[in-house]
Amino acid sequence: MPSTSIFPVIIPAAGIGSRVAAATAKQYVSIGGKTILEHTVQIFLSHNQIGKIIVMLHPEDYTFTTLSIANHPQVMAVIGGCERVDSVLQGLRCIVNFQDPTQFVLVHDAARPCVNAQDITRLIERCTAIAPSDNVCGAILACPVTDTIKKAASTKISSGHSQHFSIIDNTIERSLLWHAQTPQMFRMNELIHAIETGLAKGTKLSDEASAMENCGKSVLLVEGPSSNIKITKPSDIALATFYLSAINKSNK
Ligand SMILES: Nc1ccn([C@@H]2O[C@H](COP(=O)(O)OP(=O)(O)OP(=O)(O)O)[C@@H](O)[C@H]2O)c(=O)n1
Ligand SMILES: C[C@](O)(CO)[C@H](O)COP(=O)(O)O
Repeated sequence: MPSTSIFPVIIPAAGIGSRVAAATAKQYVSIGGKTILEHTVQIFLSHNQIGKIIVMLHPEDYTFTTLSIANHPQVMAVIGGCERVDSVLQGLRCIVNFQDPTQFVLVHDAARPCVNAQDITRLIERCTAIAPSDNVCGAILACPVTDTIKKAASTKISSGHSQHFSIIDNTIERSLLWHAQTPQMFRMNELIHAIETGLAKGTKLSDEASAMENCGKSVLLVEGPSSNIKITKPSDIALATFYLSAINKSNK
């Protein structure tokens, strides 16, 4: 398949951002005069291999329609579900009504506004270059772990008040560990099947790749930069502000 094909992207933005605990849901926190969701959607609007952008919204989202991106012809808003995986599934079920279900779709968190266009292009190139004989069903951006990683064990220390502490059980070999990022790219019909199968079994699915893994499929890791952070904690807002201003400067 030529890498100039056009792919839809689902942007899950139906969360409430409880861990950031801002005055608004985190996707509506403003950085440099634009909401986090606008930064994220804008990257995909500017990318020449992206077609429809399906933004998954919380049922009580009254902010999205006030943004100018809401009126863009490529952008479509759909109500999401209780968990991220439910929102992604709703988005997929919506796209297959108007796109070939055997085609690839990208899924990218609204909460990752610092992804850059070159990495999206690389992911698409690597994913569409997979041959059927490779037995790999799709690809995700991910970043190799660079820190020393400890596995914790819980212990009860009974000096004074009885309390639980974490102590080190062992040190994990890091050379095979990667941080999963988004975008993640799979064929729509295969992803729907994998998610539905996982949900039916009650498996926790924190990303699309885990649904595929649980179906016994192989997923390609495409190395992305550590700057593609997910805004999860309050301190991530300052980090995203730094990365977004660096991206804006390099685009000038
Ligand atoms: N029911 C949900 C929950 C999450 N998301 C989206 O999935 C992405 C990644 O999830 P996370 O960072 O966990 O976001 P929140 O659920 O909003 O955060 P928290 O867990 O702190 O409440 C976010 O863009 C979020 O809006 C979604 O579309 N639907
Ligand atoms: C998909 C994801 O962004 C990969 O890092 C992540 O799994 C989504 O949310 P989580 O709350 O960090 O699991």
